[in-house]
Amino acid sequence: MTTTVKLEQQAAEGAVFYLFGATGDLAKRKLFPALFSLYKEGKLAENFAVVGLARRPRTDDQFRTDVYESIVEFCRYKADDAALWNKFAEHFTYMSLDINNVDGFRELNKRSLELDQKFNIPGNRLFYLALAPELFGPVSFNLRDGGLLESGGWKRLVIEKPFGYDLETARKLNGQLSQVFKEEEIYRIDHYLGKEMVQNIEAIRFANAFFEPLWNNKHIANVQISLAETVGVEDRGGYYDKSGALRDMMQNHMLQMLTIIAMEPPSRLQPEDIRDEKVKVLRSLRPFKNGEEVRANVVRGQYSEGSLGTKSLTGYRQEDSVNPESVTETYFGARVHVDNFRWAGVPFYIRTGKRLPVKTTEIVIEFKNVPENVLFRAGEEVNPNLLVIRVNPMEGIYIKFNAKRPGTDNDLQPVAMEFCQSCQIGINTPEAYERLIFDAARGESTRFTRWDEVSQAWAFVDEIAKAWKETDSDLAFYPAGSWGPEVMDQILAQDGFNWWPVNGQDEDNVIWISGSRK
Ligand SMILES: NC(=O)C1=CN([C@@H]2O[C@H](COP(=O)(O)OP(=O)(O)OC[C@H]3O[C@@H](n4cnc5c(N)ncnc54)[C@H](OP(=O)(O)O)[C@@H]3O)[C@@H](O)[C@H]2O)C=CC1
Ligand SMILES: O=C1O[C@H](COP(=O)(O)O)[C@@H](O)[C@H](O)[C@H]1O
Repeated sequence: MTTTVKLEQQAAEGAVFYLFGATGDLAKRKLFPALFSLYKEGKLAENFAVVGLARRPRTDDQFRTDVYESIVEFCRYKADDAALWNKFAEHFTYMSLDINNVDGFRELNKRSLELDQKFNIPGNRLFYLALAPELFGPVSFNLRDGGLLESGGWKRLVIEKPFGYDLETARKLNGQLSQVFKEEEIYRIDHYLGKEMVQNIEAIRFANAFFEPLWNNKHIANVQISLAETVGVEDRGGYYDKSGALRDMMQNHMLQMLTIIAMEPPSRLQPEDIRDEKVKVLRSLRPFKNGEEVRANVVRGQYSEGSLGTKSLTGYRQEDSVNPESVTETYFGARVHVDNFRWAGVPFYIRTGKRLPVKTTEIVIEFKNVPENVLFRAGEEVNPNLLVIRVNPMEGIYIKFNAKRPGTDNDLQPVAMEFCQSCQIGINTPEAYERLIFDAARGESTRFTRWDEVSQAWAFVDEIAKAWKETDSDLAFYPAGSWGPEVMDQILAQDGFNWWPVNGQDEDNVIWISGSRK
């Protein structure tokens, strides 16, 4: 008998969605398309309204045109969606507002009451801040002072990263937000938590007798998490040069993936139970005690001129809005340990970088080998078993194991057995932002980061940043289009390991079995 567990997928309750930063890049590329997809799938109740907010003037019609263009460019829009689009567009309105002017918020409150009437909305408010973080505090205060929190329904604040620059600034920001919103009303986005395969990690771990009993230091040799990007800093040089890979990727996406891999099974699949387990992992991370420990375990790199295929690529210091003498890292690699009973002695190798050869996010679990290879190729090493979770952009899972090569010799053949989700379900997989907006609108907070997770992650990362301030002699340059500083490979080699190939590249002799039955 097979069992399918169906997760609750009810439509979100009616609400006014306030999109602060409605003329910005994130709204255009991610938020409008996500809202349209949700509408198309019937996940938005009919009684909703979206108010676009930013300083520049726009009429409602101009705003709807912006939304339409974004959906056509970034969404699965088809010609026969036209009727749906017309209905959807009726819910959109725009108001020019400066965050620093409370009168604008009073006017917004008046309009909101009209929208409640028009769309029969029970006073529910979802404030999405696609804004620079320094505006998060002022918006919250003006929402309160402008009367927007008095409508009687629920209130939720969705905020984008970065949540602070370090622990101190994050605390300050959190202090501001918590003067206005309760912790359970704050939804901190980490878009990696909205990715299908990151959500799948729990299913893989907790729903499979193959893996669950082996998920510990008796059977796992090491864990490798790679988040490689081919892009450089594009037009975000100003932001990135102050942030770097440590704050842009490690503090949030990388540590979040690590916690889900390493956490104990939660007692229930409830938001607080899951987040309790995740924060325990962050608390168990072995802190780097001093600069020497950081330099022995952490690698920072910056891309210099290079090439990818036939394309020549400029160095980071030559990018727009980047200091020509910048020491900001565009590559971060580390060996970290989770000091608890389950993971004692298992290194977690993490790497992320811009201008690497491929765009891919993958998690490799390398299992320990059988104790003695006495039967096959006696005396020789056999390939370890691997479980590979492909997060992005290809989604899927594969396991690598050894089988007997057909013939009279007792020889081994590595086999990779794959479930390629992208090949089978492909384009129908919902986008991360779609899931996260849907979750926020229905009050499901599991895939958002809680304050104790964020602060614990900052505490870990701050130690690294502090050591980096002492000296930048360890900054290694790598040619754009390469795999980053070689010194990271040496860290794995010290432990007798190597990075496993990512992005489906593998040794020639592996037999691939890819699930393609529909
Ligand atoms: N873009 C992306 O892919 C990602 C972005 N983020 C985060 O999302 C947030 C937004 O990013 P992004 O869209 O790229 O930023 P943009 O710079 O493209 O947009 C910023 C928006 O803020 C508005 N704005 C700025 N100042 C004010 C003000 N005083 N009053 C009212 N509105 C204001 C701007 O509109 P106007 O000028 O008309 O006022 C614009 O709509 C940032 O925190 C970023 O770090 C996170 C992950 C990915
Ligand atoms: O948050 C961020 O993530 C993107 C990478 O996200 P992905 O979903 O494309 O893997 C990264 O490019 C950006 O610098 C960072 O701010």
